[in-house]
Amino acid sequence: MGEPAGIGAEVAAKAWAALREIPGPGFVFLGDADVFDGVPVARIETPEQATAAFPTALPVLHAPLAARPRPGVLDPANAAAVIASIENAVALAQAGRVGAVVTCPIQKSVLTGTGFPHPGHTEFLHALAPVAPRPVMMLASEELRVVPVTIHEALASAIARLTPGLIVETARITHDALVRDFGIAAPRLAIAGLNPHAGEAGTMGREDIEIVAPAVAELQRLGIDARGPLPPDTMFTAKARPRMDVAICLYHDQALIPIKTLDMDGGVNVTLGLSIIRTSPDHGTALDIAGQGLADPSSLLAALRLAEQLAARRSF
Ligand SMILES: NC(=O)c1ccc[n+]([C@@H]2O[C@H](COP(=O)([O-])OP(=O)(O)OC[C@H]3O[C@@H](n4cnc5c(N)ncnc54)[C@H](O)[C@@H]3O)[C@@H](O)[C@H]2O)c1
Ligand SMILES: N[C@H](C(=O)O)[C@H](O)COP(=O)(O)O
Repeated sequence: MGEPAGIGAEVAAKAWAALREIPGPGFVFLGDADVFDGVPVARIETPEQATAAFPTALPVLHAPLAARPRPGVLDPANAAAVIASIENAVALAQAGRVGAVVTCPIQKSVLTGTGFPHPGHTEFLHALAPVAPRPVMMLASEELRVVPVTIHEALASAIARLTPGLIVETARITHDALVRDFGIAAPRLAIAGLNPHAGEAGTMGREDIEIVAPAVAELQRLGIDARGPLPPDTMFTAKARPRMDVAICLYHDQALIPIKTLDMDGGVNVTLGLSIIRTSPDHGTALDIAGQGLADPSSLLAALRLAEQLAARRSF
């Protein structure tokens, strides 16, 4: 469902309209069926009923909101329902009743304001369905995959928390997921530096020498094809991108700026390190355009298609 005041329901309805008559991923919407205006909705009782309903109506497992949503206007009264829809989706995936969870964007600050302890889906999903010791957020598109080692935290604390062990652990979880879920036999990891010019031999900061380089050496010792620390300003160029399967970046925006700039419509957020498959569009709640019919469903469609591919691979 995602944030009820955002564009989640709109992109879900548009994705359903795009997918209903073609072979591809079907889905069931977990949330309030009454948020859909002018869209045929099938209130189903079980997720198993979604496939039959899908060609003619958007299947919904109805769970009413506490307050009728107003586009662009956040209402903490609906926070519990947003959280419950994520929990319910995960439970269905854990029970094998759906193949994957695809989340619509949440407004993190509203949930946090009600005492929700997780900074985003990534961390919450890991609390619900962990496999690896920590969750890893990957954004993937045709041209680029990126992983931030630190995720939803202030830049100063992200830098203070960087250690070789954190980089190695993140890179190993990423490597294993690329092998298992993406079918890449020997993934090539490009590890970003932190400072300008990756520290310019220590003259612009010592973290690249003291933290990043030892992590790269350890990954190489483990037999992983890792290179770095790479100067962050040039590692994403058109010539550099084909030389990597994933860029391991050190903080949120170092990873997400290049991919969202290159391919906002095709980018998909995938959580690694879970027992279930979870994807998401790469955009947020877009409160500024909610309710205006302007929301583009391309990234949600890409997230649905990637979820279908990952689920098919796991079911072999
Ligand atoms: N997966 C998630 O839950 C997720 C992902 C990203 C951001 N967020 C949250 O969303 C909220 C808003 O974040 P933001 O403003 O930084 O980013 P945003 O992606 O919501 O919006 C950035 C700009 O892109 C536009 N935009 C976004 N998606 C669009 C679409 N599908 N079609 C057309 N235009 C679109 C918006 O109108 C806005 O101008 C924050 O609370 C953030 O934490 C959640
Ligand atoms: N960091 C993500 C982004 O900017 O696209 C986004 O906030 C989603 O994070 P979760 O999937 O953890 O909610």
